[in-house]
Amino acid sequence: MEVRTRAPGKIILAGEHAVVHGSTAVAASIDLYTYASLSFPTHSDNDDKLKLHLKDMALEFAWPVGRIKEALYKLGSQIPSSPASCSPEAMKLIAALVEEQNILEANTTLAAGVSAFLWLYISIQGYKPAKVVITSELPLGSGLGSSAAFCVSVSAALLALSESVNLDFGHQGWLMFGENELELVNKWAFEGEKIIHGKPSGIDNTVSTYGNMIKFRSGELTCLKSNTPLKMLITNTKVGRNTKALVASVSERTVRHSNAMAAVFKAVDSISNEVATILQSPADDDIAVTEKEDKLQELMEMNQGLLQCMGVSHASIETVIRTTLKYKLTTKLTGAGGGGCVLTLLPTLLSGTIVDKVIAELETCGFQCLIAGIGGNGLQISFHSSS
Ligand SMILES: Nc1ncnc2c1ncn2[C@@H]1O[C@H](COP(=O)(O)OP(=O)(O)O)[C@@H](O)[C@H]1O
Ligand SMILES: C[C@@](O)(CCOP(=O)(O)O)CC(=O)O
Ligand SMILES: [Mg+2]
Repeated sequence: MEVRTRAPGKIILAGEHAVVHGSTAVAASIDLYTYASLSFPTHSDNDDKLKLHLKDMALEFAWPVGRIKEALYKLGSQIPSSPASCSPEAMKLIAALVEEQNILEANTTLAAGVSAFLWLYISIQGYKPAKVVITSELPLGSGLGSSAAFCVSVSAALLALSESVNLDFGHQGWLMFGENELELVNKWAFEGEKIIHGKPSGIDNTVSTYGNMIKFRSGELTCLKSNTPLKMLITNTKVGRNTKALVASVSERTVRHSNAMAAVFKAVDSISNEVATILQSPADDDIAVTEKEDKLQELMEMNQGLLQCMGVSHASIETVIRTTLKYKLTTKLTGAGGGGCVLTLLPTLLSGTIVDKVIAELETCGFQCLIAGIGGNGLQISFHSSS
C-alpha cells in the first residue's frame, strides 16, 4: 500500500509578519502543490532503512532505523493523536542525525526541512523502515509557503497510515480528509513549521490544510466566501531568503521599538479586516468590481508600506513595484519578503496586451512571472497498491 498526498502553497493577500504578532491576515491557497508518497517495505524487501527522497533536488537520505532508535531512544515515544513540540534537546539529537547525511553546503537551509521530517516521522510512525518521496511544484524559500505544504503533505501521509486515522483505502482518486483528521494534520504540520520557521503564526499550514481563502488571527481561522474573482500576477524575484531569519528580524525590531511596532501591527490588522470585508461584499456589475479592485489596490499599497516599516522589503521587490506602477498596477510582497515572491493585482478589465507587456518587462529584469489559480482545494489524499 502506498499513500500519496498533495498540499497546496499559498499567497498572503494582507497581514504577513504582523500575523505572527497577533494581527489578522488574509491568505488563499494556490494551485501549486507539494506531493508526498509513503510506503512500507515488505518482508521480502529486507530493508531496515527510513528513506527520504527529495526528487526535484535529486537528493536521497537514508537512516538505518536502528541508528535512529539508538540516537533518539531518550526521547521516548510520542502519541500520534496528540501533536507535540520538538524540545530543544530533541532538536539537537535530530540535527545530529541530519548532519550525518552530509547535506551539501549550498543546501544547509534544507536541513531544517529534513529535521522537521524526522520529527514528524518518529512522532507519528515511530521506528519503522519506510520510503517517503517528495516532489513539489513550489519554489522553495520564495514566500509561497513551500515549508507549510511540505509539513502538511508529510504529516497527512504519515497519519493516513497510522492507527489514529480510519480511511477508505479502496477509494479511487483524490479524497478529502474529514474535519477531525484535518485538525490533526494541521496541528502536526504546525509543529513541523516551528522547526523550519522558529516562530510561525500557523497561517501557512492552516491555508495549506483547508484550502480556500481564509482570514486568520491568533490560531483562529474564518473561511471567506469571496465574491470577487481575484487575479494576481505572482512574480518571483528569485532573490533567496529565509523565513526564519526574517521573522526573527521583525521580532528584534519589535523589541527595540515596541510602541511604534504595536501601531504598525494594529494598522495591518485594520487593513486585513478591510480586505476580508471587501472580498466578501457583493459586486453585481463592472463598476462595483472596479471599485472593489481600486480599494484592494490601495490597501495592498498601504500594507506594502508597513512591511517596509518592518524592514522586510528588498531592492528587487521595489523594482517590481516601480515597474508595475508604470502600468498603474499595485504590487506588494507575499510571505516573508526580503526577496522571494510579490503579488500584482490584475484588474478584471485590464487588457491582455497590458498583462503581456508587464510580464515581458519584468522578465527582462530576470524575474519569473506566473498566474496561479487562487482559493482552490486544500490537502488531498489517494491510495495505491504498491507495484
Ligand atoms: N519539498 C521540500 N523538501 C524538503 N524541504 C522543503 C521542501 N519544501 C520546503 N522545505 C523546507 O522549507 C524551507 C523553505 O521554507 P521557508 O523559508 O519558510 O520559505 P517558503 O515556505 O516561503 O517556501 C526549505 O529550506 C526547506 O527546509
Ligand atoms: C512571515 C509569515 O507571516 C509568512 C511566511 O511565509 P513564507 O514561509 O515566506 O511562505 C510568517 C508566519 O506567519 O508564520
Ligand atoms: Mg515557509
